[in-house]
Formats: sequence, structure tokens, C-alpha cells
Amino acid sequence: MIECKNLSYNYQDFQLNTIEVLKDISFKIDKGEKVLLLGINGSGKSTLLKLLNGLLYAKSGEYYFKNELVNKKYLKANSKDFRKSVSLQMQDPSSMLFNPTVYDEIAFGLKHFGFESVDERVYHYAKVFEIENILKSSPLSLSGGQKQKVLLASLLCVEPEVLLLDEPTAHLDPPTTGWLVEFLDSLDVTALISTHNISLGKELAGRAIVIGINHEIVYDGEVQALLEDMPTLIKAQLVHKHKHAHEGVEHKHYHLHSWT
Ligand SMILES: Nc1ncnc2c1ncn2[C@@H]1O[C@H](COP(=O)(O)OP(=O)(O)OP(=O)(O)O)[C@@H](O)[C@H]1O
Repeated sequence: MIECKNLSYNYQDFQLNTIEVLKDISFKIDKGEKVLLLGINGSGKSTLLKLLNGLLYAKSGEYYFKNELVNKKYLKANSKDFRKSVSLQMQDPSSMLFNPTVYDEIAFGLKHFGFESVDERVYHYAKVFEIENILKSSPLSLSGGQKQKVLLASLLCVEPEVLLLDEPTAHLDPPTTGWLVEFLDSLDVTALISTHNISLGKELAGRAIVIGINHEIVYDGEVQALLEDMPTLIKAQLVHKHKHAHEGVEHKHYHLHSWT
């Protein structure tokens, strides 16, 4: 479904220095596969998701979607189909909510992509995400968790084939996080899910891709094997040290659990 071959990307800072953020990234994701995307702050996860959503173009290397090379020419010719098929949830939900009401927000994509029974679908997804009571509210007046739910409802209602999720549980409370994890598990969709909450790893996906501190892939394999691979976790800085006591003896050692 998705294939990246030797993708690289860089930005320029305000002094026009080149900043490498993705180096020689290669992987394949099959249809229906759910994959975690892990890496420290600034390792390049959001940039990779934007490349896969066609918001950015690779500086070198190739990106194939359903065996088609995704470049400017492809996107010009297939923009609508591609946008309907590949949905990106950006890290900050506020940056993606622009309609006057929650109802309009969910209906927007449905109307844009020519779905029938828009009203019925909006109410269906509002029910699924338990946001029926805020359909008339302005998205900007909502809490972080409510915004996240509205955004996910507006993306999922057009039934994308690929979901690119950038920290989908970031604004959610523990019960809503649990609900979302189960909900994603129930979806028959291909997904690449960026998260810092490694403790949710096994619930979210079977496979993990880890981008290391040098912006290269340092691991691509089973989540469970990664969780048992302390040298790789330390190398990619996916574990933390903090002080705590066992039987009254205070000490520090590496921990995998999330802080949240
Ligand atoms: N538009 C931009 N212009 C210049 N530099 C950028 C831009 N967007 C991101 N960067 C830089 O690229 C690097 C990778 O950023 P990116 O957001 O992809 O990382 P990330 O792994 O998603 O981080 P986080 O876990 O903090 O969300 C960072 O150093 C960031 O400062």
C-alpha cells in the first residue's frame, strides 16, 4: 500500500542553513497493517507523516502509494482521490479545525468528496465519537480532547484507506485513550501512528518503525521485540531514567513506562 525508498528531507532555518530531518528512509506498509512510528522530539516523525500525506515532497528518494509514484505530477492529476484515501491527523488539532460548528467540520469532507446522506453520516460519526451534544458548538471553543475527537470524526467519516496519526492520544484522558485504542483496533484500515506513549505500543500496533537521533531508521520490526531490546531503546532515547525506591532503596534505572 505504501512504500518509501531512500526518502530524505531537509528544512532550511532562517539563516538558510540546511537541517537534515529524514535520511535514507525505506520501508513498506501493507494494506491493513497498523504500524507505530517512534522517535524522540525532532527526530522527523511529523515530517515523515506530512511527506506521506503529500503536504511535502521528498528532497530525494521515492514514495509509492498503491504502486504509483507520488510526486507533484501525480498529485496534480489525482489530488482528490489521494486526499480522500490518505488522511493525516496533525499533532495540533486546532490547526485543522476551521469550520463554524462541529457539524460543519464533520460534514466538510463528506460534501467535498461527494458523499450522499451527509446528515446521516455526520450523526453516525458524532454518535461513534460521543460528540452529539457539541454538534452546534464552535470547534475552537472545545477542550483539547474534544477537539481531537472532532478531528478524528471528520477524518474517519470519509472512510480513508490510510490513516496517518500524529500523537492521536496526546490530548485524551485515560478512559478516552482506552476507547480510542480499541476503536482503532476495530478499524479495517492501514495506519501509521506516531506516539511518545510507548506503553500503548502493543495495543496500537504489531510493528514499530523507530527513527533514531540521526534521523535514520534504527528499528523496523515487532513491537514486542522492541520492548525487550533495551540497547535499541537506549540508542533511540525511548527510555527514561528517574529516581525511585524499591523496598526503601532509592536508585535510578531505565524505565519504559509513559509519564502520563
Ligand atoms: N517548517 C519547518 N521549518 C524548519 N524546520 C522545521 C520545520 N518543521 C519542522 N522542522 C524541524 O525539523 C525537525 C523534525 O521535526 P518534526 O516535527 O518532524 O519532528 P517530530 O519527530 O515529529 O518531533 P515531536 O516528537 O517533537 O513532534 C525539528 O528539528 C524541527 O525543528
